[in-house]
Amino acid sequence: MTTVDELHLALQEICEELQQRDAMIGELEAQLRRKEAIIQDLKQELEKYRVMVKPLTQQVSERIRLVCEAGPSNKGVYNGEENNIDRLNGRSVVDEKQTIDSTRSKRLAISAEPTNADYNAPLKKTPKNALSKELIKHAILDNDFMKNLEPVQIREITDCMYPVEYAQDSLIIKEGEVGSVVFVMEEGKVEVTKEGKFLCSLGPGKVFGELAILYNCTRTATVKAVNDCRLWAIERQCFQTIMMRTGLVRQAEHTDFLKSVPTFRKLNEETLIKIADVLEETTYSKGDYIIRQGAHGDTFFIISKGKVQVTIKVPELEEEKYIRTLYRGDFFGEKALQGEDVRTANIIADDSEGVVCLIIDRESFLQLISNIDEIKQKRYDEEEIIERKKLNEEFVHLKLTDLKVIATIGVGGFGRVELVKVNDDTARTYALKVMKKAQIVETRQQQHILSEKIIMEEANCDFIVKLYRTFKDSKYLYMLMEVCLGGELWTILRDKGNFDDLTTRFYTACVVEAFDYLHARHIIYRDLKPENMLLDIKGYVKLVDFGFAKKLQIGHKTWTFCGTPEYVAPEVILNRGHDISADYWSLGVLMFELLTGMPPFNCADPMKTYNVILKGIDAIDFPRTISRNALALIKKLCRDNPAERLGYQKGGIRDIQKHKWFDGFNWEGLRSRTLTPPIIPQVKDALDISNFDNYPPDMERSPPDDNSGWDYNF
Ligand SMILES: Nc1ncnc2c1ncn2[C@@H]1O[C@H](COP(=O)(O)OP(=O)(O)OP(=O)(O)O)[C@@H](O)[C@H]1O
Ligand SMILES: Nc1nc2c(ncn2[C@@H]2O[C@@H]3COP(=O)(O)O[C@H]3[C@H]2O)c(=O)[nH]1
Ligand SMILES: Nc1nc2c(ncn2[C@@H]2O[C@@H]3COP(=O)(O)O[C@H]3[C@H]2O)c(=O)[nH]1
Repeated sequence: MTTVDELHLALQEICEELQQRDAMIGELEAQLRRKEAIIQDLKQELEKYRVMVKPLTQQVSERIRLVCEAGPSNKGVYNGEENNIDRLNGRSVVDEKQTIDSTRSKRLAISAEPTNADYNAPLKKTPKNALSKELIKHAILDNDFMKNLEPVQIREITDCMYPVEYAQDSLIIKEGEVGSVVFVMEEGKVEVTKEGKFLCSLGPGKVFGELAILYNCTRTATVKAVNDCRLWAIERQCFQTIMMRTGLVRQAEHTDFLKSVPTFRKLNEETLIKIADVLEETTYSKGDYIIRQGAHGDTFFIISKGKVQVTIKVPELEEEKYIRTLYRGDFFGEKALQGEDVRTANIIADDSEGVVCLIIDRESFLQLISNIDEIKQKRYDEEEIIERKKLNEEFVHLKLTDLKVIATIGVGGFGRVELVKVNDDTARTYALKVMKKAQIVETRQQQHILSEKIIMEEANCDFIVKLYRTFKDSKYLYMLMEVCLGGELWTILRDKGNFDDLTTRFYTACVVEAFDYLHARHIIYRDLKPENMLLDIKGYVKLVDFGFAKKLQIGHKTWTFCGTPEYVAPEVILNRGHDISADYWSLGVLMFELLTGMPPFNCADPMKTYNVILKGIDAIDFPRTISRNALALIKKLCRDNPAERLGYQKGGIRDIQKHKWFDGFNWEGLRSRTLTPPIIPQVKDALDISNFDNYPPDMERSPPDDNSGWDYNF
């Protein structure tokens, strides 16, 4: 071999070595990257853990409290297996409590240990047949320490259990060791001993090994296979992930929900989390009595899904009286916790899809909730409601044929409004609104009409027209109402051109009172205009036409586009969802129209009107006749942003009543109806229709029948 060949060979070797080193460097770099990624993951995990550690501590201590508070049943923990608590740790019952108490404080301490449980990590599930699933579920429900787990947690644990086998005589659990697995026995038999002494034997369908996992202590006993055993097992990490994940998700859901409820929204985050943490969820079927009047009560409820009816038993009336309906976000049950411990009303689940309530016990209620002003000061006007029902009772036996039409006093979208008397009684008259069913269906207003009935029938406010009774036949729906013989405010405005400041103030105040009543009950009116404001014989204004009124769920908005173009708020036009703040906008528009004779946003074409509304109130020229204070109030009511409108802020509708424009206004006099109205209508007697326009007789053909049944509840 020549020197050149030798050199070639050497070079080749060096090249190969270099290549190998390159490969090694590549591999080391890859390893480094992997390790960096692991470090990154661990850091993230640590961060997540830092965030989670507090709720976890709370959750675990809560669960332990649950077990501890299980009271007498604690004693029987292992009674099923010819065993008792005395033998659990070879101690007395009192000692056992101490054991659990000491594990509780221990539990709090261990929550500071790093845990690998990542509640976002996918859980490893092991497919199993339905029989095994049932066996595991029943084993958990049979175990006093685990039966309080939530159904979803039991389901997840069942899914994640994997099969293991132990041969006869093998040791499954050794007393004193650190435990990491919970078992459910599928087949075979085990023997449990403590310090060499026999405690019990367990067969199929039994859980064991749960104590060390639940209370994070070392194994409290030894478990040995008596014969070949087939078991289902779950690792502590997986078990804890399930407990934590469902607990955290539930907690986050409850916190979010509470934040959406105005009553609770104002609380600080810490209190909200504490409340969310102690809420227990319960589902009721339609018709269930959640609370019975007269029973003793220890719990407070918040509705998270569905609706309930409140009824009250009145001594002199046979049946229970319906008082009101409560919806998602509403609460009940506080009275028994504040006063005499006795329930003051019935609460009945009223939703075919079930009612879900979040329940808080007395202790937590007193600690966390009883100080919330809205709950502390909650007063019910049940007597007033019963009075209102009694008013309607006068008309229960009335037949449609008893009503005699005197004249037409109004024409609305669905038909006419007639002045009627009952048989020959001319001393009292009523307004009968007659609506064509076919036309309601054609314009898809069924829901609106049903809601109009419910709201007007219940409303008990001097500034809202009362509905006494409804009738229906195959062609029409009828509403028998209190009549306002002073006529429409619209007619007076038309005749007078416009009103002065003081007159406008009186009528606006009547509307403020009506809105105060409605909004306190989460009802939005949505059709304010002088046409819907009627004068009674004294000259006080009452709202009529509740076709667009709607009871809102607390904290919720509604999206139906409705109202009269000149009066609709920008968010309605923009379909952004609206709530009671839309009524405050229309109040500003009403003030402007009463003071000037014309609404501020007013074009021949509704499309153009909407465009002007979207440009805002600041683009409108205010005539000089409008006083400075009136202008200021209108501008505060007609803010583009609903949240900025006066009436919708912390002070509520009181902010409007306290506005400078109302300075010196006698609100008390208005409420007690002692204040002299600016215009007193001329009304001779109950038959006098001179304040209404003349309406020619209805020449239209009789409408078609509609027996489809949508009006069942009317
Ligand atoms: N209780 C009442 N007392 C006196 N007049 C009434 C009464 N109810 C209604 N009217 C008269 O009938 C008119 C039409 O009534 P209402 O607005 O309730 O009907 P509507 O069909 O819902 O009308 P719209 O098409 O405006 O929605 C009123 O503007 C008023 O003039
Ligand atoms: N300490 C105790 N454990 C029992 C008894 N009967 C069954 N066991 C089970 O034996 C298991 C031993 O491990 P763990 O302490 O994790 O959980 C224990 C229980 O699941 C009993 O009477 N006392
Ligand atoms: N007494 C009364 N309770 C009502 C009314 N509306 C809702 N409720 C609730 O019904 C609940 C019944 O049980 P509680 O007496 O504990 O508390 C009561 C209130 O929370 C009402 O008009 N009157």
